[in-house]
Amino acid sequence: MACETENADSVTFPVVDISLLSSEDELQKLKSVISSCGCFQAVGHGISIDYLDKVREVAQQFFALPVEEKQKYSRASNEAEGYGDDLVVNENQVKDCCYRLFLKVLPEDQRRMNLWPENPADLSETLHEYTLKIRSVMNDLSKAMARSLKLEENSFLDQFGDRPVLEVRFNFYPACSRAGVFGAKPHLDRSAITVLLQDKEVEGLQILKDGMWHTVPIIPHALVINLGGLMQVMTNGMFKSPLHRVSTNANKLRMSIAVFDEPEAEKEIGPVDHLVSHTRPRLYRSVRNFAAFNYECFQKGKDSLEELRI
Ligand SMILES: O=C(O)CCC(=O)C(=O)O
Ligand SMILES: [Fe+2]
Repeated sequence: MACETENADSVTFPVVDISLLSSEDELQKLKSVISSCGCFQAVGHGISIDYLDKVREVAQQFFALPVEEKQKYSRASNEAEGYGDDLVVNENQVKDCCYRLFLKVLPEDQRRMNLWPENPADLSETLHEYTLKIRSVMNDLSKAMARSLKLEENSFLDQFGDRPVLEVRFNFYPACSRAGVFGAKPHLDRSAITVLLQDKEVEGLQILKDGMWHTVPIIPHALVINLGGLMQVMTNGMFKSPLHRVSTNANKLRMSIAVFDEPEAEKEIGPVDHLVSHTRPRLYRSVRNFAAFNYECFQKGKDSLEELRI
């Protein structure tokens, strides 16, 4: 982060039509975008805007419930799953201005249904259905990303095992005018691919590219695709996992819904063999449970990918 500037700037942000990834032109565009910045807006994903609005609506309805109702789903103090505000891990920490509901959705038999809100009544079903749609978008993207590097298309998916994990984080950022506070501090995602549904009206997400923070503009029908640290590891650094953060807004609340993929527990993830050569030596050691490792590094102010560097 040494070279970052404090000015977030809204430049043209890449948009990829993922319905066109069977064409070599769009595939090369995808490759170029994720090799340089690791983040883009996906259109052509096949999920209607009405459906995306429905997902936004159930999330909004949950966050609008009285505090006591939401607290029925509170996470335990040392756990990530459930509802709560920023987890406090050290006494000097400035808490993010954010409430989150974090749930594991897949594999289905690992769901902790006592943490799944019963109100609004259609939240669980919507979440189940939405994440299946997102899983399919992620799988198609993962295959296209592999093809763009001339790899067998299941090269990344195979590493994740037969029972990969899918998690969702509903983020709710109240209006906040405290100086020096973020909605979410700069971080790298734990996933290979994160699919983010942004608020339709309020911007906030910023991506670090070439030492500058760039605001991701709002396109209501698009899904923001953000590569997590695992994709940078698997591609031996060919694709980038961007550092990103969420700014606060003094007047307006904001909401977002992030879906993360993770490998089956205990799977070791490393660079794909075909991407390691004499001219491109192996950059990263293999890692188990990257999510926990990434979080531990984040707490200590370290860059998890630098820590994995050989
Ligand atoms: O709210 C956003 O736009 C981003 C959220 C995020 O980065 C995350 O949940 O990991
Ligand atoms: Fe993130």
